[in-house]
Amino acid sequence: MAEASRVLQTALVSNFNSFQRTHFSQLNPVSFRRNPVHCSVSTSENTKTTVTQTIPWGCEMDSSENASALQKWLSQSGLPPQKMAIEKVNVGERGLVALKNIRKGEKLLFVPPTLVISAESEWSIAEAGKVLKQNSVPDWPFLATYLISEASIMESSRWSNYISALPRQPYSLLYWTREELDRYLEASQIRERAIERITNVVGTYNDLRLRIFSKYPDLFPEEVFNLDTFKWSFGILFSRLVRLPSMGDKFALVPWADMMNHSCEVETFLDYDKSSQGVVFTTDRPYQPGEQVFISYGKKSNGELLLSYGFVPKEGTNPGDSVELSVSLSKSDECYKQKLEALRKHGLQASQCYPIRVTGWPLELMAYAYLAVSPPSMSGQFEEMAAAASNKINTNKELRYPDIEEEALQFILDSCESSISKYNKFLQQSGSLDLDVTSPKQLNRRLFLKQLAVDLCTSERRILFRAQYILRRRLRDIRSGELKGLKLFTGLRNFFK
Ligand SMILES: C[S@@+](CC[C@H](N)C(=O)[O-])C[C@H]1O[C@@H](n2cnc3c(N)ncnc32)[C@H](O)[C@@H]1O
Repeated sequence: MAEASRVLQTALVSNFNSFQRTHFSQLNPVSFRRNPVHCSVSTSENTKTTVTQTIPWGCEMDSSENASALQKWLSQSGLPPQKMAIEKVNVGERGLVALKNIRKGEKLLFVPPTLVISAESEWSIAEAGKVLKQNSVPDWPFLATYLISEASIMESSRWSNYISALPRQPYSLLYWTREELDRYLEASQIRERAIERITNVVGTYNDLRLRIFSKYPDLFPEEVFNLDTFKWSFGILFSRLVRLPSMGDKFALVPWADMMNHSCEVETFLDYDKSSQGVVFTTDRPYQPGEQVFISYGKKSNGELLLSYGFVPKEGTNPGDSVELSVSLSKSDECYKQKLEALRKHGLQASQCYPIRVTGWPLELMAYAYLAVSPPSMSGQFEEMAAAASNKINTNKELRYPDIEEEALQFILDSCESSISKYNKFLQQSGSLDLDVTSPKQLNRRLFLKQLAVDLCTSERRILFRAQYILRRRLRDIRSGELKGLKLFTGLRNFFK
């Protein structure tokens, strides 16, 4: 979970461009009974789809029966006795709860490598795995295909108990329709990230279909390997895949460990422990019997947590929270072309996003603001401003241009205020938003999504309010300092007169 989703952005579609076209000999027909999923959605316009087929495997997010079966199977398959059990919980629906007193600094879990799913895991349908390997499919799409392949053969897969305990519909923005994203997340930049991610998943599936699946329909029938099943498997990877630093940053699904929910108040994460030869984590606080035990999915903003995991922490509880502020060059700026050229040279666009935290904003944003407000007389500095805005210069030295500092701060303040007004609009309207649904199930879903959006927008706006307060105070100080300077100057001039 921690860190894994960030890597996907680069690992997905781009790697497919380097696929080699290979010819294969005829493969043996598959003898497993498969469970088809009929896909009725258009692949090219996925971000606009409203229909998602139900996946025939997995369970409801809160199913404790499937979780008990998983727990039993894991113990029989080599998971050592645990100090925790899967239970229904208040935070995260199902989670691991302490059965005994757990000390701070204690190692827990010890999931052996035989119970870990990675790109090296054995395929029940060996030929399918061989084809993907021959085509050098990167880890994420490889694992997504593996998961579907194992899920589709049900009890014939050694992972069937694990897959049966996975949610049938993971809570992530992958499952929001374009209409829902537009309606509820209009004010937040996370909407763009979700659209980009959905596009990546669709692109990845289409690439696999074109290059591999269509050539081996016996191994990868479309009733099983389609956009709905890929959305599910990517949803599972986004919300459960971990990167194990001590195993050379290997990506893995770790059954049992992935029943642990996230808390912003803990900093401990999963890793492979060479001495005990298992996946463990070390507690950074004590737990009493009955208490839910948490790990950290990484220092993520509330928006990122919603994007990959489908939840928003309670307002003010996430110290790693941030909001993306969008800033743009003014098209009416007489140096627009020159400034844009300087930005492009450093891989930036006319519009950029920078993260704002309660503690402040990055130096890169200030550099961008200097560039945006600088007059033609400063064209000699455009280049260094753009470089600093892109963070390509490996220095933490703050650029300072005292003559235009006030304008630069005002520029950031204006951008914050324009963003705040979008949040205000959404939050004011949210009470009266037409949910526009016909069935009670749909109504529940819409209410749930709306609440998530309200929680996210409230927390993002809160950070912007804080930035607005700091910026206004700084500007007031600069202006009153200037005024004092002016008064002193006039006083001295009068004196000498
Ligand atoms: C790795 S799984 C954890 C196990 C999961 N609760 C289950 O029952 O399968 C991650 C998912 O758990 C839920 N989750 C984790 N931490 C949470 C939290 N702090 N608040 C709400 N939901 C959480 C989210 O649905 C997330 O997508």
